[in-house]
Amino acid sequence: MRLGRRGDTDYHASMADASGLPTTTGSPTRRAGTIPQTGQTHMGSTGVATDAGTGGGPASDAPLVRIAGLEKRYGHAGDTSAALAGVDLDIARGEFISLIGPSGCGKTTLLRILADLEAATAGRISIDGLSTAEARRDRRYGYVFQAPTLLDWRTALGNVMLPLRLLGHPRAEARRIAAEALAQVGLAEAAGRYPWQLSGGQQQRVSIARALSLEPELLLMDEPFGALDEITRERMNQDLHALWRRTGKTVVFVTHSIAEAVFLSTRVAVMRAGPGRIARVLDIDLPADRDFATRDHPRFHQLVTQVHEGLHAAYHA
Ligand SMILES: Nc1ncnc2c1ncn2[C@@H]1O[C@H](COP(=O)(O)OP(=O)(O)OP(=O)(O)O)[C@@H](O)[C@H]1O
Repeated sequence: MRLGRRGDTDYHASMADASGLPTTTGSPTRRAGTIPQTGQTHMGSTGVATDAGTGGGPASDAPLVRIAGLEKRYGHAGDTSAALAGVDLDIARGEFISLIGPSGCGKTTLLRILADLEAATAGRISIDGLSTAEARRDRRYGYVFQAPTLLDWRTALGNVMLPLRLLGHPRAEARRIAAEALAQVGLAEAAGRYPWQLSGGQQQRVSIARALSLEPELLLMDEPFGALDEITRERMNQDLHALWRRTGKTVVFVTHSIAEAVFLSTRVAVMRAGPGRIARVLDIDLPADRDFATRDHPRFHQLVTQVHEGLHAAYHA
């Protein structure tokens, strides 16, 4: 989705959607523990590392996300088709889980249901004990789309500030929070640039900053690096991994890239189509610290092969 110039109401609603915000403004409460201040100039540079898979200290042992018996049918009475059926998945706090699978197996649908952008037909989902609607109202997640969804007539800073302003943060405070979030993704110096003055990777960093600025516990990312060249994508992977380690967010990440899924994740869920379901979940037992050398690790290649085999089986199931 790319936002064009539209009426205020329209694009504010869309911006709210794009940021995982409720479409009505709420009180400008900001959860404690603001975006970590590390003073780094790069999204993946320094910062306080946390143990892989546990992030910044779980508030409880219960899974953050619980999905049980999820079913989604599109269409109207008498003419429906199943996009998802029998999806069961628990996601621990601080986990980085990737969803991979054939085109049309329901990865985006699953993400959109988690974000309350789509209603499930049957099944149960909870996010930290809340329904998806409650989690959305309480801004428990940030959503990063495949396309950056930035407003062309707002600077990077202005784009990140917008959802904060919609939530009622005073201008100066929204500016400070947005500047912090941009620094987190290594874009402090590009705050005054417009989207058309930024590369695709930089635009996606702004989208990530916008999602982070609301301090969600959960980040939902739908193939955010799919449009980037291979080298930029690897760099973004490296930086996202460092960001995840530093912040301890729980991330659900949709991708078509096996290498990306293995590099980033603590677990990879392989899905199959017809209707969409989870075929296999693999633990990614790579060392917690991952960098460019990780891709040369023998275990990395073994895991890539395992996911590849799982995908092959999913395609031919
Ligand atoms: N709004 C909709 N109305 C009707 N059918 C839909 C709608 N959105 C998705 N579908 C169908 O649901 C199924 C799952 O789609 P979805 O986009 O979730 O798959 P995906 O795994 O994300 O695909 P891709 O990898 O190509 O992005 C597909 O068969 C798709 O055609």
